[in-house]
Amino acid sequence: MKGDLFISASAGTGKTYTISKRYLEIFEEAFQAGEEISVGEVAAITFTRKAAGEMKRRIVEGIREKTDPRWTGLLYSIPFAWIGTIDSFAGRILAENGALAGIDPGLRVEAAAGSSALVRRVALRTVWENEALAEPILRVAGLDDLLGALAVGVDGRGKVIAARPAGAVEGGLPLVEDPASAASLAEANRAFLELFRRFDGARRREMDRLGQTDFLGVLLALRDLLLDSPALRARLSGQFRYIIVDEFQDTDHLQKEIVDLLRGRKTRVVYVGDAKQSIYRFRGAEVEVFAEARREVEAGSGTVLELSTNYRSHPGVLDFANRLFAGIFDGAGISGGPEYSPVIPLPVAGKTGDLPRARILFHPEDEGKAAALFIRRMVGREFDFLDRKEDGSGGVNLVPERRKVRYRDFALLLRKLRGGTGDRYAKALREMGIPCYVVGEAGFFDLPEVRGLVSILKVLADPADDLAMTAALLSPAVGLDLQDLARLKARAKAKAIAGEGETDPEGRPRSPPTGSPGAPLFDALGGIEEGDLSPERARRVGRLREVLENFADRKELLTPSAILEEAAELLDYEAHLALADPLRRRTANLRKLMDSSKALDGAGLSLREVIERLDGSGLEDVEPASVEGEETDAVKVMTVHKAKGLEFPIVIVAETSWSDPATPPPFLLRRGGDGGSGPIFSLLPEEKAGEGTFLSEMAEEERRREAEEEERSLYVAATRARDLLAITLSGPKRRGARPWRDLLASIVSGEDGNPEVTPAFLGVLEVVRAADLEPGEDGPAPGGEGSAILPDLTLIDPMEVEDGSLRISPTRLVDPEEHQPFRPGRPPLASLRRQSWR
Ligand SMILES: Nc1ncnc2c1ncn2[C@@H]1O[C@H](COP(=O)(O)OP(=O)(O)OP(=O)(O)O)[C@@H](O)[C@H]1O
Repeated sequence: MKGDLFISASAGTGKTYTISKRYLEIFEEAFQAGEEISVGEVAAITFTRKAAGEMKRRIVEGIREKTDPRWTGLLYSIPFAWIGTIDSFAGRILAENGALAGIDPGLRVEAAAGSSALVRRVALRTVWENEALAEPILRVAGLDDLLGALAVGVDGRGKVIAARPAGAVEGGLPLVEDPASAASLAEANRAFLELFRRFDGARRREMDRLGQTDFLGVLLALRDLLLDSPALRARLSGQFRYIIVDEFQDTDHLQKEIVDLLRGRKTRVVYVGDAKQSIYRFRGAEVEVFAEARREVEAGSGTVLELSTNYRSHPGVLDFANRLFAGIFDGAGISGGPEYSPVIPLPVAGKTGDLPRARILFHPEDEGKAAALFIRRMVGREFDFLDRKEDGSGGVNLVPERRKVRYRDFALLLRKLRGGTGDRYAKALREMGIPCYVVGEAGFFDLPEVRGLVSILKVLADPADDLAMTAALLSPAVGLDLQDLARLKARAKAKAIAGEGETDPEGRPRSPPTGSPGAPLFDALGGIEEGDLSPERARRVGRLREVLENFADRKELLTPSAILEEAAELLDYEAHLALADPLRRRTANLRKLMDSSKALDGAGLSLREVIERLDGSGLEDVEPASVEGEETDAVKVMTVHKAKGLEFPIVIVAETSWSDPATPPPFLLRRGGDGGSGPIFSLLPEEKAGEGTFLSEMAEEERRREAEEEERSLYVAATRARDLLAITLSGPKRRGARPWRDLLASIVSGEDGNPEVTPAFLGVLEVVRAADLEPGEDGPAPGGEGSAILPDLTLIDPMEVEDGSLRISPTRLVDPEEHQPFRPGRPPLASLRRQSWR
């Protein structure tokens, strides 16, 4: 290969497969030419750690097939290979060379701008410590919106710092029609920018204190190091012969700049991606960078490769996808959107039934129900799945494999899990006896159930730590909301003024710290009055107070795990969590926290040190407790983002009528392409702006960009299916429904009551109506008799393991006749069984 390589190809065409192969070919070519080559000379940058792991696995498999001893040497050096995400890549270079720039080699790189727990904590503190600044903002927006906007600001990669304050007039257009609003908006904007500056400073200091840097921080540090140190740059750019970047459509200018700085005269860069799959705009991805790289490669002596054979999906799935997406991607659009070229299926050796391979699952109101009925109908039936087999002459065929459908063949993909959408679908499935689990998004220490208990420990260590108290009160341990909290804060303020509450729980006199807006929240706990909180919440606050008092004078005598155990027990935490947690995921996480804290017991750490450890500094990677694994026979519910790069036999794209109550956002944030034009925050709801104003124009552009992102997310979702693709649909379009629904308008008509496949999709798409899947009054549902186990994962029971502790087993399904595990609010067994077996 000469020059750079640009591989642009649709989903399922073997991009990831090709890169792993390419990696091996690089060594093969060098070995054959008798050249020395080491893993240090080839960098492969992947998008997620999971993808890096998968790539290493494939490479190791490839090497094992070789017999030449030079490959054995390579095998042993694979652990040192440069295969990983861009931030781990940058982190490694900094760790190895950072001393030059005075960078701490022990620096920990966090995936995000600090954990979201950290961001939220610092945001809250900033707002409270800067009440005067926050006030004009809170006059036009809610506290939640403000906290959200601060967080969005850091997700926007800090560019906000360079923002110019939005005045009343911008670019010749008025900001809003009404001058009074314009004035208050301008004031709020100015205040917000200052508040953000303080917040971002505090966030950086907090991360520094914890020895962390963030994703952006590490990339900026590397770029600056390369710019400031020509010697290092010369050495590194001589080091890499190849730089391969996967998922390049989700990159941004800064990452491209780093690749450019690292390349030497002899370096070849391989860009791989699919502009149709760029779905990380919210995190700063700039799909335009992909197009620019392509132009660069074309203009140089490089090669542009388009892959068009799809190795993933049944021809029937592809036939449908080709028609749908040819209509959606037309090469137009504001970001110079991609054009669709149809993919070609692999040949199928033999005949497959079960056509067509694309289905619309229709229910007049409830998409969850449509999905559940369909899954129930399918499971246990014989179905033609496809396997890939080499055809003997270097090609690959799809070979039918007839077998029964299992729950784990299904992945149900949602645009967002936010706002309980995931739980809503899980509930719809479970109500029909379908085992399922929601693949989580948050890191372990961000989980509310975990954060709650750790915060309680913090309050114990320092009762005046209002932030920890806030987190504890908002966590499921107590369950207050922001309004409750505001009332408590008002009480604390009143107490401070009245001069009460001068002692802390240990009897020491205490006055509110200077500049603090009131007495610590702790003091307010005892002074709650009727009407402040609902009786249940007041009761739980009372419990928390008892717990804190109970430990006040014993905390140094107990081990941290003993405190956690006892606190959980006093709060009746496990049972409380179990109420809304039929899968016992939360309780499993609680156990995991207990186990981690036990591991720290022997280390002789102080309570504060234990808290630092448990607070998640550097532990963000910890996964939530795994209640189930890939092998569990259950339907997976997950977001499109989580499903990226993955594939499943049967995919149900659900919540197509999803609407987002948070849109239009009260905060409008615009990021300039390469930092040129700074972002502008608007704190007024967009509808107040009026037509022809600057704000409304910005909103319109934002909407168009969002709409394009929606097209791409639908594409990613639909292209995960191997054997069957189903899309749910419900009645008439709702207000505020997002673009997915419109994008599907070309495939069915008359969806309000009786949807029909449009002529263009006849033969490749079938409408499955929920009404036809509802079991009749008598007799079992068709296909239902096939399932061999009682299909209800809610019956999973903790199981005792050798050390006497209770664990949750992924596979242990309890026989309902013999065993009745504790589950508050569970329906009587008889009705449950009827539901499941009908
Ligand atoms: N040449 C090949 N021979 C056999 N199987 C292949 C080949 N190329 C790809 N595959 C298989 O086809 C599937 C899709 O490949 P891969 O995941 O590499 O595609 P991709 O282009 O990265 O997809 P996406 O963009 O959707 O992530 C995988 O299961 C992969 O193992």
